[in-house]
Amino acid sequence: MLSIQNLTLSTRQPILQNLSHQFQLGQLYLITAVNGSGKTTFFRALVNLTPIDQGTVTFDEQPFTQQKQRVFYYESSNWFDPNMAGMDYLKLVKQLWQSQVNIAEEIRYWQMTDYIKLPIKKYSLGMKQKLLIAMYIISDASYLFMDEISNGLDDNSRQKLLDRLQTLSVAKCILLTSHYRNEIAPIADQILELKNQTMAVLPA
Ligand SMILES: Nc1ncnc2c1ncn2[C@@H]1O[C@H](COP(=O)(O)OP(=O)(O)OP(=O)(O)O)[C@@H](O)[C@H]1O
Repeated sequence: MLSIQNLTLSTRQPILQNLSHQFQLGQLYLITAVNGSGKTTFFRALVNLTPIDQGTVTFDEQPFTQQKQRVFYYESSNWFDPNMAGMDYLKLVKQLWQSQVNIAEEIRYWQMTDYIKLPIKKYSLGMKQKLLIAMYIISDASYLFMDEISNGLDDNSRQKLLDRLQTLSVAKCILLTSHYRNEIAPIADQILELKNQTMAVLPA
């Protein structure tokens, strides 16, 4: 369980004030909010990429520093090194997260065979996004924090993503932000809205 206790968080503006919430394994959470309200900052705070003002964040009662391998967060496909190949990233994730997931099967599932060995500077937005999704799956981490993961995907790939998320969420705790609430809502166990420095649970 990801447990957040009395979390207060700010950037140049307040993001969260005294938030307490528990996110369970085996559940998929959709977090919605208007632009700039702090979804990405919230994810960064969960994995120590940005300092929190107050409060605690624990993964199965331990701090992130002791549970790193059980968590996967890669903020955006914008951060890929354009000179590396997608395959480099997939191998790196498999090695660092000591995962048993089969890379070749993911490449086939996401139809990346033709380009996975090319440098990422040759990829379209959708191609990069599929690589990012495959990295999440290959990590096999228990806690997956996905920020606007369906951006740039065509209809077929969006459906594949929804199918995989539904399967993955049986055993994992997935927190997913999206501006396309209606698309994700049918597979979400809980919908939260980040607003007024808190997260309110919305009717599913
Ligand atoms: N490194 C930073 N330094 C200062 N302010 C920041 C920093 N990163 C984000 N902010 C500010 O914090 C607020 C929240 O930004 P964040 O990127 O978390 O929002 P978001 O909800 O993910 O937005 P979007 O839906 O547009 O992706 C914004 O006002 C932003 O300008």
